[in-house]
Amino acid sequence: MANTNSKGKWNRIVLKVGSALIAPNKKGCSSRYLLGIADFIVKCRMHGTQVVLVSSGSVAAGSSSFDTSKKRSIAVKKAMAAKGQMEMMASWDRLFDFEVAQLLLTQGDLQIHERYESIRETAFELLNNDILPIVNENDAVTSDEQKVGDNDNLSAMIAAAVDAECLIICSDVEGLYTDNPNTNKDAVLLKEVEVIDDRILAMASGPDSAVGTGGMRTKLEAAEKATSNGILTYIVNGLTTVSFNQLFAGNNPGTKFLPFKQPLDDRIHWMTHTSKAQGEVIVSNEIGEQVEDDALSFDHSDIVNVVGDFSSGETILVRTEKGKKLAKATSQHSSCVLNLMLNEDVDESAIEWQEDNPIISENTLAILEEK
Ligand SMILES: Nc1ncnc2c1ncn2[C@@H]1O[C@H](COP(=O)(O)OP(=O)(O)O)[C@@H](O)[C@H]1O
Ligand SMILES: N[C@@H](CCC(=O)OP(=O)(O)O)C(=O)O
Repeated sequence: MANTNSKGKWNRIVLKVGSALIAPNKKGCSSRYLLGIADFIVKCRMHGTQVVLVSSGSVAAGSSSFDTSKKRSIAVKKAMAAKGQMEMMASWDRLFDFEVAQLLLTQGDLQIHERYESIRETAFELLNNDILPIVNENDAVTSDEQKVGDNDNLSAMIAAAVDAECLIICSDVEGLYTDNPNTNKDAVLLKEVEVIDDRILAMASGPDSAVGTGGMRTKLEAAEKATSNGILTYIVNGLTTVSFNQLFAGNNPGTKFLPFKQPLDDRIHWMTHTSKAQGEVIVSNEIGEQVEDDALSFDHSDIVNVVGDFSSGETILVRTEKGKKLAKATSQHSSCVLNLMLNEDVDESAIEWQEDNPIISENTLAILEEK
Protein backbone atom coordinates (compact mmCIF):
# COMPACT_ATOMS: atom_id res chain seq x y z
CA MET A 1 0.00 0.00 0.00
CA ALA A 2 1.27 3.48 -0.77
CA ASN A 3 2.38 5.83 1.97
CA THR A 4 2.96 3.16 4.50
CA ASN A 5 4.91 2.61 7.62
CA SER A 6 5.17 -0.70 9.40
CA LYS A 7 1.64 -0.31 10.77
CA GLY A 8 -0.07 0.62 7.53
CA LYS A 9 -1.13 3.92 5.99
CA TRP A 10 -0.24 7.12 7.84
CA ASN A 11 -3.26 8.88 9.26
CA ARG A 12 -1.57 12.24 9.56
CA ILE A 13 1.73 13.75 8.45
CA VAL A 14 3.46 17.12 8.72
CA LEU A 15 5.45 18.30 5.69
CA LYS A 16 7.99 21.10 6.13
CA VAL A 17 9.14 23.05 3.09
CA GLY A 18 12.27 25.24 3.35
CA SER A 19 12.86 28.67 1.79
CA ALA A 20 15.27 27.30 -0.82
CA LEU A 21 12.35 25.46 -2.42
CA ILE A 22 9.99 28.45 -2.38
CA ALA A 23 12.58 30.95 -3.56
CA PRO A 24 15.22 29.14 -5.65
CA ASN A 25 16.25 32.55 -7.01
CA LYS A 26 16.74 33.81 -3.42
CA LYS A 27 13.81 36.21 -3.70
CA GLY A 28 10.16 36.20 -4.74
CA CYS A 29 8.14 33.01 -4.98
CA SER A 30 8.47 30.29 -7.59
CA SER A 31 6.23 27.32 -8.28
CA ARG A 32 9.16 25.39 -9.82
CA TYR A 33 9.54 22.98 -6.87
CA LEU A 34 6.16 23.56 -5.25
CA LEU A 35 4.34 21.71 -8.05
CA GLY A 36 5.90 18.35 -7.15
CA ILE A 37 5.29 18.93 -3.43
CA ALA A 38 1.68 19.95 -4.05
CA ASP A 39 1.16 16.80 -6.14
CA PHE A 40 2.43 14.69 -3.21
CA ILE A 41 0.06 16.48 -0.80
CA VAL A 42 -2.88 15.88 -3.16
CA LYS A 43 -2.03 12.16 -3.47
CA CYS A 44 -1.67 11.77 0.30
CA ARG A 45 -5.05 13.35 0.87
CA MET A 46 -6.64 11.17 -1.81
CA HIS A 47 -5.33 8.12 0.05
CA GLY A 48 -6.79 9.28 3.36
CA THR A 49 -3.66 10.81 4.91
CA GLN A 50 -4.28 14.18 6.55
CA VAL A 51 -1.52 16.69 5.82
CA VAL A 52 -0.34 19.79 7.69
CA LEU A 53 2.08 21.92 5.69
CA VAL A 54 4.72 24.04 7.45
CA SER A 55 6.02 26.47 4.85
CA SER A 56 8.99 28.84 5.10
CA GLY A 57 9.60 31.48 2.48
CA SER A 58 7.78 34.62 3.60
CA VAL A 59 11.00 36.61 4.10
CA ALA A 60 12.48 35.43 0.80
CA ALA A 61 9.17 36.04 -1.01
CA GLY A 62 8.84 39.55 0.42
CA SER A 63 12.44 40.57 -0.16
CA SER A 64 11.85 41.57 -3.80
CA SER A 65 9.95 44.66 -2.56
CA PHE A 66 12.87 45.96 -0.44
CA ASP A 67 16.34 47.31 -1.02
CA THR A 68 18.42 44.16 -0.47
CA SER A 69 21.78 45.82 -1.16
CA LYS A 70 21.92 47.02 2.49
CA LYS A 71 22.32 44.75 5.54
CA ARG A 72 18.86 43.59 6.60
CA SER A 73 17.80 44.82 10.04
CA ILE A 74 15.31 42.77 12.08
CA ALA A 75 12.65 45.38 11.29
CA VAL A 76 13.25 45.01 7.54
CA LYS A 77 13.03 41.20 7.80
CA LYS A 78 9.75 41.52 9.69
CA ALA A 79 8.40 43.83 7.00
CA MET A 80 9.54 41.39 4.30
CA ALA A 81 7.72 38.57 6.11
CA ALA A 82 4.51 40.61 6.35
CA LYS A 83 4.67 41.34 2.63
CA GLY A 84 5.87 37.90 1.51
CA GLN A 85 3.51 35.79 3.62
CA MET A 86 0.57 36.73 1.36
CA GLU A 87 2.54 35.94 -1.78
CA MET A 88 3.69 32.59 -0.36
CA MET A 89 0.15 31.64 0.69
CA ALA A 90 -1.21 32.68 -2.72
CA SER A 91 1.39 30.48 -4.45
CA TRP A 92 0.28 27.41 -2.50
CA ASP A 93 -3.41 28.28 -2.86
CA ARG A 94 -3.09 28.38 -6.68
CA LEU A 95 -1.78 24.80 -6.70
CA PHE A 96 -4.75 23.19 -4.96
CA ASP A 97 -8.41 22.69 -5.82
CA PHE A 98 -9.28 22.46 -2.11
CA GLU A 99 -9.19 25.12 0.57
CA VAL A 100 -6.13 26.16 2.54
CA ALA A 101 -5.90 28.05 5.83
CA GLN A 102 -3.13 30.13 7.34
CA LEU A 103 -1.85 29.45 10.89
CA LEU A 104 0.76 31.98 12.01
CA LEU A 105 2.37 31.12 15.34
CA THR A 106 5.06 32.33 17.69
CA GLN A 107 6.92 30.73 20.58
CA GLY A 108 4.61 32.70 22.89
CA ASP A 109 1.58 30.88 21.45
CA LEU A 110 3.11 27.46 22.05
CA GLN A 111 4.55 28.41 25.44
CA ILE A 112 1.36 28.44 27.48
CA HIS A 113 -0.27 25.00 27.59
CA GLU A 114 -3.82 26.37 27.21
CA ARG A 115 -2.82 28.26 24.06
CA TYR A 116 -1.05 25.15 22.77
CA GLU A 117 -4.29 23.20 23.27
CA SER A 118 -6.17 25.93 21.42
CA ILE A 119 -3.80 25.62 18.43
CA ARG A 120 -4.38 21.85 18.43
CA GLU A 121 -8.12 22.40 18.43
CA THR A 122 -7.97 24.78 15.46
CA ALA A 123 -5.70 22.45 13.48
CA PHE A 124 -7.98 19.45 14.06
CA GLU A 125 -11.06 21.46 13.07
CA LEU A 126 -9.36 22.48 9.80
CA LEU A 127 -8.25 18.92 9.06
CA ASN A 128 -11.67 17.49 9.82
CA ASN A 129 -13.13 19.94 7.31
CA ASP A 130 -10.62 18.88 4.63
CA ILE A 131 -8.85 22.24 4.75
CA LEU A 132 -5.07 22.20 4.44
CA PRO A 133 -3.46 24.10 7.36
CA ILE A 134 -0.37 26.02 6.21
CA VAL A 135 1.76 26.98 9.20
CA ASN A 136 4.56 29.54 9.46
CA GLU A 137 6.13 31.53 12.26
CA ASN A 138 4.51 34.93 12.65
CA ASP A 139 7.79 36.72 11.93
CA ALA A 140 6.13 40.10 11.44
CA VAL A 141 5.15 40.42 15.11
CA THR A 142 7.96 38.71 17.01
CA SER A 143 11.26 39.94 18.36
CA ASP A 144 14.17 37.53 18.12
CA GLU A 145 13.75 36.54 21.80
CA GLN A 146 10.08 35.55 21.35
CA LYS A 147 10.66 33.39 18.30
CA VAL A 148 10.88 29.66 17.78
CA GLY A 149 13.44 30.98 15.29
CA ASP A 150 13.31 28.30 12.61
CA ASN A 151 10.63 26.27 10.92
CA ASP A 152 12.42 22.94 11.40
CA ASN A 153 11.83 23.10 15.16
CA LEU A 154 8.38 24.63 14.59
CA SER A 155 7.41 21.71 12.32
CA ALA A 156 8.41 19.20 15.02
CA MET A 157 6.36 21.10 17.62
CA ILE A 158 3.38 21.09 15.24
CA ALA A 159 3.85 17.39 14.47
CA ALA A 160 3.63 16.68 18.21
CA ALA A 161 0.65 19.02 18.61
CA VAL A 162 -1.41 17.35 15.85
CA ASP A 163 -0.40 13.78 16.82
CA ALA A 164 1.27 13.21 13.45
CA GLU A 165 2.82 9.81 12.75
CA CYS A 166 5.41 11.16 10.36
CA LEU A 167 7.35 14.42 9.86
CA ILE A 168 8.89 15.00 6.43
CA ILE A 169 11.42 17.85 6.19
CA CYS A 170 11.99 18.84 2.56
CA SER A 171 15.24 20.65 1.90
CA ASP A 172 17.78 21.23 -0.87
CA VAL A 173 19.99 18.23 0.02
CA GLU A 174 19.27 14.47 -0.04
CA GLY A 175 19.34 14.19 3.74
CA LEU A 176 21.93 14.16 6.54
CA TYR A 177 25.49 13.64 5.32
CA THR A 178 28.57 12.90 7.43
CA ASP A 179 29.55 16.53 6.71
CA ASN A 180 28.11 19.45 4.72
CA PRO A 181 28.05 18.01 1.16
CA ASN A 182 28.30 21.51 -0.32
CA THR A 183 31.72 22.04 1.23
CA ASN A 184 33.02 18.46 1.55
CA LYS A 185 32.79 16.29 -1.58
CA ASP A 186 33.67 13.18 0.42
CA ALA A 187 30.62 13.54 2.68
CA VAL A 188 28.42 10.41 2.67
CA LEU A 189 24.61 10.28 3.00
CA LEU A 190 23.30 8.49 6.11
CA LYS A 191 20.23 6.44 5.23
CA GLU A 192 19.02 5.67 8.74
CA VAL A 193 19.65 7.17 12.16
CA GLU A 194 18.53 5.32 15.28
CA VAL A 195 19.83 7.70 17.97
CA ILE A 196 20.74 11.36 17.55
CA ASP A 197 23.85 11.40 19.72
CA ASP A 198 26.89 13.70 19.86
CA ARG A 199 28.52 11.90 16.91
CA ILE A 200 25.47 12.61 14.72
CA LEU A 201 25.08 16.18 15.97
CA ALA A 202 28.73 16.92 15.15
CA MET A 203 28.05 16.16 11.46
CA ALA A 204 25.59 19.03 11.04
CA SER A 205 26.42 22.66 10.45
CA GLY A 206 24.41 25.76 9.56
CA PRO A 207 22.99 26.73 6.15
CA ASP A 208 25.17 27.97 3.34
CA SER A 209 22.32 29.24 1.18
CA ALA A 210 21.33 32.90 1.35
CA VAL A 211 17.75 32.06 2.34
CA GLY A 212 17.99 29.04 4.70
CA THR A 213 17.82 29.71 8.43
CA GLY A 214 19.07 26.82 10.54
CA GLY A 215 20.86 24.47 8.15
CA MET A 216 21.18 20.82 9.17
CA ARG A 217 21.59 21.65 12.87
CA THR A 218 17.96 22.74 13.35
CA LYS A 219 16.79 19.76 11.27
CA LEU A 220 18.48 17.42 13.73
CA GLU A 221 16.93 19.31 16.65
CA ALA A 222 13.57 18.85 14.95
CA ALA A 223 14.22 15.15 14.33
CA GLU A 224 15.10 14.72 18.01
CA LYS A 225 11.94 16.52 19.12
CA ALA A 226 9.74 14.48 16.79
CA THR A 227 11.29 11.03 17.29
CA SER A 228 11.16 11.39 21.08
CA ASN A 229 7.43 11.84 20.63
CA GLY A 230 7.24 8.61 18.62
CA ILE A 231 7.11 10.39 15.25
CA LEU A 232 9.02 8.86 12.33
CA THR A 233 11.07 11.63 10.67
CA TYR A 234 12.57 11.99 7.21
CA ILE A 235 14.87 14.61 5.74
CA VAL A 236 14.45 14.48 1.96
CA ASN A 237 15.45 16.42 -1.12
CA GLY A 238 12.45 18.52 -2.13
CA LEU A 239 14.16 19.64 -5.36
CA THR A 240 13.17 16.39 -7.08
CA THR A 241 9.84 14.59 -7.46
CA VAL A 242 11.74 11.29 -7.19
CA SER A 243 11.77 11.84 -3.40
CA PHE A 244 8.01 12.14 -3.26
CA ASN A 245 7.42 9.14 -5.53
CA GLN A 246 9.69 7.11 -3.25
CA LEU A 247 7.94 8.31 -0.10
CA PHE A 248 4.61 7.53 -1.64
CA ALA A 249 5.78 4.02 -2.49
CA GLY A 250 6.78 3.53 1.15
CA ASN A 251 10.54 3.83 0.48
CA ASN A 252 13.16 6.03 2.10
CA PRO A 253 14.51 8.63 -0.35
CA GLY A 254 16.72 10.48 2.15
CA THR A 255 17.59 10.06 5.82
CA LYS A 256 15.14 8.25 8.05
CA PHE A 257 15.16 8.91 11.82
CA LEU A 258 13.56 6.11 13.79
CA PRO A 259 10.96 7.02 16.43
CA PHE A 260 11.61 6.26 20.12
CA LYS A 261 10.11 2.91 21.11
CA GLN A 262 8.88 4.48 24.35
CA PRO A 263 7.80 8.03 23.47
CA LEU A 264 7.53 10.69 26.16
CA ASP A 265 4.15 11.44 27.68
CA ASP A 266 2.52 14.36 25.72
CA ARG A 267 2.68 16.89 28.53
CA ILE A 268 6.30 16.01 29.44
CA HIS A 269 7.19 16.20 25.74
CA TRP A 270 5.65 19.66 25.53
CA MET A 271 7.61 20.76 28.62
CA THR A 272 10.89 19.33 27.30
CA HIS A 273 10.69 20.31 23.64
CA THR A 274 8.18 23.11 23.15
CA SER A 275 7.98 25.28 26.25
CA LYS A 276 11.01 27.57 26.73
CA ALA A 277 12.38 28.28 30.22
CA GLN A 278 11.69 31.87 31.25
CA GLY A 279 14.25 31.77 34.07
CA GLU A 280 16.40 29.47 36.19
CA VAL A 281 16.44 28.20 39.75
CA ILE A 282 19.93 27.19 40.84
CA VAL A 283 19.97 24.52 43.54
CA SER A 284 22.80 22.99 45.59
CA ASN A 285 24.95 20.28 43.99
CA GLU A 286 23.60 17.75 46.54
CA ILE A 287 20.12 18.03 44.99
CA GLY A 288 21.71 17.03 41.67
CA GLU A 289 22.80 13.73 43.27
CA GLN A 290 19.25 12.94 44.41
CA VAL A 291 17.40 13.27 41.08
CA GLU A 292 15.35 10.22 40.16
CA ASP A 293 13.99 9.18 36.74
CA ASP A 294 10.72 11.01 37.33
CA ALA A 295 11.17 12.89 40.61
CA LEU A 296 13.01 15.95 41.84
CA SER A 297 12.28 17.57 45.15
CA PHE A 298 13.83 20.56 46.85
CA ASP A 299 12.68 23.42 49.03
CA HIS A 300 13.65 27.04 49.51
CA SER A 301 16.69 26.15 51.66
CA ASP A 302 18.21 24.22 48.67
CA ILE A 303 17.98 27.25 46.37
CA VAL A 304 21.28 29.03 45.83
CA ASN A 305 20.16 31.60 43.26
CA VAL A 306 17.24 32.68 41.08
CA VAL A 307 18.01 33.92 37.57
CA GLY A 308 15.65 35.98 35.39
CA ASP A 309 12.12 37.28 35.87
CA PHE A 310 9.27 34.80 35.74
CA SER A 311 5.73 34.58 37.02
CA SER A 312 4.09 31.65 38.77
CA GLY A 313 2.84 29.18 36.15
CA GLU A 314 5.78 29.81 33.81
CA THR A 315 8.42 27.29 32.78
CA ILE A 316 11.78 27.31 34.55
CA LEU A 317 15.02 25.40 34.23
CA VAL A 318 16.38 23.85 37.43
CA ARG A 319 20.13 23.42 37.47
CA THR A 320 22.87 22.89 40.03
CA GLU A 321 25.59 25.33 41.10
CA LYS A 322 28.00 23.35 38.90
CA GLY A 323 25.71 23.99 35.93
CA LYS A 324 24.18 20.50 35.53
CA LYS A 325 20.70 20.83 33.98
CA LEU A 326 18.31 18.79 36.13
CA ALA A 327 14.80 19.52 34.95
CA LYS A 328 12.28 21.83 33.32
CA ALA A 329 9.10 22.41 35.26
CA THR A 330 6.28 24.83 35.94
CA SER A 331 7.21 27.16 38.78
CA GLN A 332 4.44 27.62 41.32
CA HIS A 333 6.08 30.83 42.57
CA SER A 334 7.29 33.95 40.81
CA SER A 335 10.99 34.83 40.72
CA CYS A 336 10.13 37.73 43.00
CA VAL A 337 8.74 35.42 45.74
CA LEU A 338 11.61 32.96 45.35
CA ASN A 339 14.11 35.80 45.72
CA LEU A 340 12.36 36.81 48.96
CA MET A 341 12.77 33.22 50.21
CA LEU A 342 16.52 33.50 49.67
CA ASN A 343 16.60 36.33 52.16
CA GLU A 344 18.07 35.14 55.48
CA ASP A 345 15.53 36.98 57.62
CA VAL A 346 12.53 35.85 55.60
CA ASP A 347 9.25 35.79 57.49
CA GLU A 348 8.39 32.38 59.06
CA SER A 349 4.84 32.50 57.65
CA ALA A 350 6.26 32.83 54.14
CA ILE A 351 8.28 29.63 54.67
CA GLU A 352 5.19 27.79 55.98
CA TRP A 353 3.20 28.96 52.96
CA GLN A 354 5.92 27.74 50.61
CA GLU A 355 5.95 24.35 52.34
CA ASP A 356 2.27 23.95 51.49
CA ASN A 357 2.93 25.09 47.89
CA PRO A 358 5.93 23.21 46.45
CA ILE A 359 8.21 25.30 44.26
CA ILE A 360 7.68 23.19 41.14
CA SER A 361 4.60 21.33 39.98
CA GLU A 362 5.03 17.54 39.79
CA ASN A 363 2.49 17.32 36.94
CA THR A 364 4.76 18.94 34.36
CA LEU A 365 8.17 17.93 35.69
CA ALA A 366 10.51 16.93 32.85
CA ILE A 367 13.78 15.44 34.09
CA LEU A 368 16.56 16.31 31.64
CA GLU A 369 19.18 13.82 30.67
CA GLU A 370 22.58 15.43 30.69
CA LYS A 371 24.19 15.26 27.21
N1 LIG B 1 25.82 17.30 7.53
C1 LIG B 1 25.08 17.96 6.64
N2 LIG B 1 24.34 17.28 5.74
C2 LIG B 1 23.57 17.92 4.82
N3 LIG B 1 23.47 19.28 4.74
C3 LIG B 1 24.17 20.03 5.62
C4 LIG B 1 25.00 19.40 6.62
N4 LIG B 1 25.55 20.38 7.38
C5 LIG B 1 25.12 21.55 6.89
N5 LIG B 1 24.28 21.37 5.83
C6 LIG B 1 23.65 22.46 5.08
O1 LIG B 1 22.27 22.52 5.41
C7 LIG B 1 21.59 23.03 4.25
C8 LIG B 1 20.08 22.83 4.41
O2 LIG B 1 19.59 23.72 5.38
P1 LIG B 1 18.87 25.13 5.00
O3 LIG B 1 19.74 25.87 4.00
O4 LIG B 1 18.53 25.81 6.26
O5 LIG B 1 17.64 24.58 4.20
P2 LIG B 1 16.08 24.85 4.29
O6 LIG B 1 15.84 26.21 3.70
O7 LIG B 1 15.52 23.74 3.47
O8 LIG B 1 15.67 24.76 5.74
C9 LIG B 1 22.26 22.27 3.14
O9 LIG B 1 22.05 22.89 1.88
C10 LIG B 1 23.72 22.30 3.57
O10 LIG B 1 24.35 23.45 3.07
N1 LIG C 1 9.59 32.08 8.96
C1 LIG C 1 10.66 32.24 7.97
C2 LIG C 1 11.38 30.95 7.71
C3 LIG C 1 12.39 30.57 8.73
C4 LIG C 1 13.09 29.28 8.36
O1 LIG C 1 13.21 28.40 9.21
O2 LIG C 1 13.53 29.12 7.08
P1 LIG C 1 14.11 27.73 6.47
O3 LIG C 1 15.42 27.38 7.13
O4 LIG C 1 14.28 28.00 5.03
O5 LIG C 1 13.07 26.68 6.71
C5 LIG C 1 10.05 32.65 6.63
O6 LIG C 1 8.88 32.33 6.35
O7 LIG C 1 10.78 33.26 5.85
